[in-house]
Amino acid sequence: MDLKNYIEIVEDWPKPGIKFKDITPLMANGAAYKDATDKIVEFAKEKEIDIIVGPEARGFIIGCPVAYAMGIGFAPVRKEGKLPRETIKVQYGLEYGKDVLTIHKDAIKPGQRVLITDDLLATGGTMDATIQLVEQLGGVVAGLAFLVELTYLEGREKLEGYDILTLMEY
Ligand SMILES: O=P(O)(O)OC[C@H]1O[C@H](OP(=O)(O)OP(=O)(O)O)[C@H](O)[C@@H]1O
Ligand SMILES: Nc1ncnc2[nH]cnc12
Repeated sequence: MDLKNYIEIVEDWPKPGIKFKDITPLMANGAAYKDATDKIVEFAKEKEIDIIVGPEARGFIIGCPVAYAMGIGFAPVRKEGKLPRETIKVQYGLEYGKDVLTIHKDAIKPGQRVLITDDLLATGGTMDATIQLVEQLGGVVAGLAFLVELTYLEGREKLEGYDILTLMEY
């Protein structure tokens, strides 16, 4: 299945010069969403993952069906001020701005093998920050999975040493 048929490219959104890769047509198509999820599940099984972590908001869309299919848990990473209990936090840069990400302090048990999921790898800032949060809690980042990689932004270079699955490249 060619998943690129289900990605819409929106020029100059949310800012001039950005070619936004809209994954909502993929999510809206049951067969495409299942195909993408199944491919990530296969990768996660090879890595003997204990728990999935995904950053708000689109990381949830990718990670939660994988966690459900594997019968394992999902821990959300959220923007500052959204998680109700004790958190740790890290600041990061984006293709179009900067922000702070947080995770509950008890979300990951030391030694747990973690797969981090997101829809898209751009500069790698979000994933780098999410990795820092997981590792600060003692988690082992066993893999990173994305639907889309923007190779021209070289985010992969920021994530050297980690095992990365991407289903589509632009
Ligand atoms: O590799 P990077 O340069 O960090 O960019 C990729 C991130 O940017 C987008 O999220 P965004 O922060 O726009 O949040 P959203 O998922 O809540 O829309 C996307 O879903 C990734 O998480
Ligand atoms: N070009 C892009 N398309 C969709 N999501 C993004 N997140 C960061 N850059 C993006």
